[in-house]
Parts: sequence; structure tokens; C-alpha cells
Amino acid sequence: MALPGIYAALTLLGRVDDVQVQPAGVDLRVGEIHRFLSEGMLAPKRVLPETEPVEARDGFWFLEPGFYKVVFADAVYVPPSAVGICLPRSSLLRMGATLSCAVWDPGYMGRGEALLIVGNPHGIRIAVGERIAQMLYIRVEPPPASLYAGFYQGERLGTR
Ligand SMILES: O=c1ccn([C@H]2C[C@H](O)[C@@H](COP(=O)(O)OP(=O)(O)OP(=O)(O)O)O2)c(=O)[nH]1
Repeated sequence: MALPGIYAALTLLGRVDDVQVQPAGVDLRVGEIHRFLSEGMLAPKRVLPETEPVEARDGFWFLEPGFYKVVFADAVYVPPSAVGICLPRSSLLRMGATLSCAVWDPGYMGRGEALLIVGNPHGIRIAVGERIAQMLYIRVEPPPASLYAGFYQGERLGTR
């Protein structure tokens, strides 16, 4: 069972615009877009790559084809009895780009990240603060025995 938008919107820790509330789920806005500068290493002790923010011009990020890190503008608290599934807005797909997300664990709190892939050979532009993804919450039944307590718990809370 997916949570309807009016409940999903309650998982956002800051101000929510009416336009973010969807029939099933809530839209997340883009806060920052970064380009990758160095290698990452996936191992028991992970190493995340260096990144630098793409500067916006006249209220837009102009993005050439490639891979970018997106930092969401909205902080979320995933309900203890739900799992978050984040999907790209279909408009993004329709213009030749996509957003790739992983699972948002029950109890996770923070301002998370996703991978933006721009495939359109002409590039795309994204308005600063625009809605980029939709978060769906699926109920976990019976409720999980433990909540998220990993490396990213609490990331970027209080920064915006
Ligand atoms: O696309 C996503 C998916 C998840 N998250 C957040 C919520 C999730 O609960 C947390 C950790 O995700 P995951 O469990 O996949 O991270 P990991 O790489 O397994 O690290 P750890 O085991 O330390 O949590 O990151 C994101 O920011 N972006």
C-alpha cells in the first residue's frame, strides 16, 4: 500500500508547496547539482568521490550529457513503518534524462542524494529548486524490527 500525498507530505521536514503533493507520494526539489572530480571506492570502508557544485546561471543549471550528483532541497524522515522509493519525474525522462535512486530505509532522516544522468545530446536545463523526483512510501508490514542507523543517518540536517 502506498501512502497518499497528504500523508507523504508530512515526511518532509521543511516547507512543502501544494504543487509537491501528488495523489500517491510527494515531489522532491533539487537543491544542488555537482560534477564528479575523483574516483569512488566501494569497499567495507567506502570512499566517496570529490565533487564540485555546478553553478547556476540566470536561475538555471545548464547540463551537458553526463553523470551528475543531485542533492535534494527537501529533508525527509522516512516513517518507521514505510520504505521510500524515489523515482524521476516523467518530464525528466521525456527530455532525455533520468534520476537514479536507491532504497530509502525506514527511519532514515536527512537530505539525501541521487544520480542524475543526462542522455540528451543537446543537454537539458533545470530551474533552481524545481521538482525533480517523486517519493513513494510503501508500508512495511509487519513493521521492521530495526530502523536505519547507517552512515548517512542525519545527513545535512539543518543545512539548506
Ligand atoms: O537514492 C537514494 C537512496 C537512499 N538515500 C538515503 C536513504 C537511505 O536510507 C540512505 C542509505 O542508503 P543505503 O542503505 O542504500 O546506503 P548504503 O550504501 O548501503 O550505506 P549504509 O549501509 O551505511 O547505509 O541513503 C539517498 O539519499 N538516496
